[in-house]
Amino acid sequence: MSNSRNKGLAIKDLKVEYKSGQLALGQVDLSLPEHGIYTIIGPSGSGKSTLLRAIAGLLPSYQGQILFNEKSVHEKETLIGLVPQNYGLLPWKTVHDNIQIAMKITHTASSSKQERETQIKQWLSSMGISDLAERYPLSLSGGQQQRVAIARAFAILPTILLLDEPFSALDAITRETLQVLFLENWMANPTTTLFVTHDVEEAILLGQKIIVMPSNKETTPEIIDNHLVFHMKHEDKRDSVDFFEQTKRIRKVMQEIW
Ligand SMILES: Nc1ncnc2c1ncn2[C@@H]1O[C@H](COP(=O)(O)OP(=O)(O)OP(=O)(O)O)[C@@H](O)[C@H]1O
Repeated sequence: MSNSRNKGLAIKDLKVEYKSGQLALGQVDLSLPEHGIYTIIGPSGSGKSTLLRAIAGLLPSYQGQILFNEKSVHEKETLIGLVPQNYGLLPWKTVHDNIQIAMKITHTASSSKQERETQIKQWLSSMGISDLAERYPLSLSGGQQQRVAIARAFAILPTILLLDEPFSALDAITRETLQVLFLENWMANPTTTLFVTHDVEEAILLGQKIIVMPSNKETTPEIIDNHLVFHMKHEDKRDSVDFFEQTKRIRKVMQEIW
């Protein structure tokens, strides 16, 4: 019988080889509770995107098991929202229609048009992009496209949310603003979330645990608890002793396994 310990995402003995026969992702064993958010950092090529792709069902094959609440993650009832590195927006659809079509495909949209429009407005407003609704993705800056992609991912109310460096290529201030917006949205809709970043500070600011991927595919990832920092008020995190200590701890692990 299922109990709360088995709830959430369970990744067991996951290994991925692409056609070339080269190992893209070494052995990953990981469990993430329902309503948990973990961040992932790792050197380039360590398999972070491959891990997200395997969970999202975008790989033709892998070894091991990926389960959500003890069932294959690829069952219909598990809805996965992915924000890929290139945002994945449809260039021929407006911002509004990008969100609307995702809601339609995933059957998240309410039956009434008015309710659906209210939901779209709410998601656009929550990411601070209400004024961009009728624009096309290619007319937007990278940061604006990232906001749209995140609004769309939240709007489908996914069971699992996967984000692949969603705030890369943003200036430091915009990045900090988006981190706060993202966390507020996540707190209001705490879906099971994996968030890949190259930024150690971002990993500490956003994750309940931090997964540090090794460069050697034969070594298993290091998983670092981050509850102390996670539960602080966001504005207090950066200046806290715990944040400083955590940064030191993670840098040490990086030196050992990168
Ligand atoms: N489609 C593919 N075919 C063959 N090999 C691939 C493919 N995609 C990725 N790889 C290889 O798999 C390994 C892991 O790649 P992946 O993109 O998952 O790394 P990453 O940690 O996300 O890197 P980055 O931080 O640079 O985005 C790399 O060695 C990469 O060259």
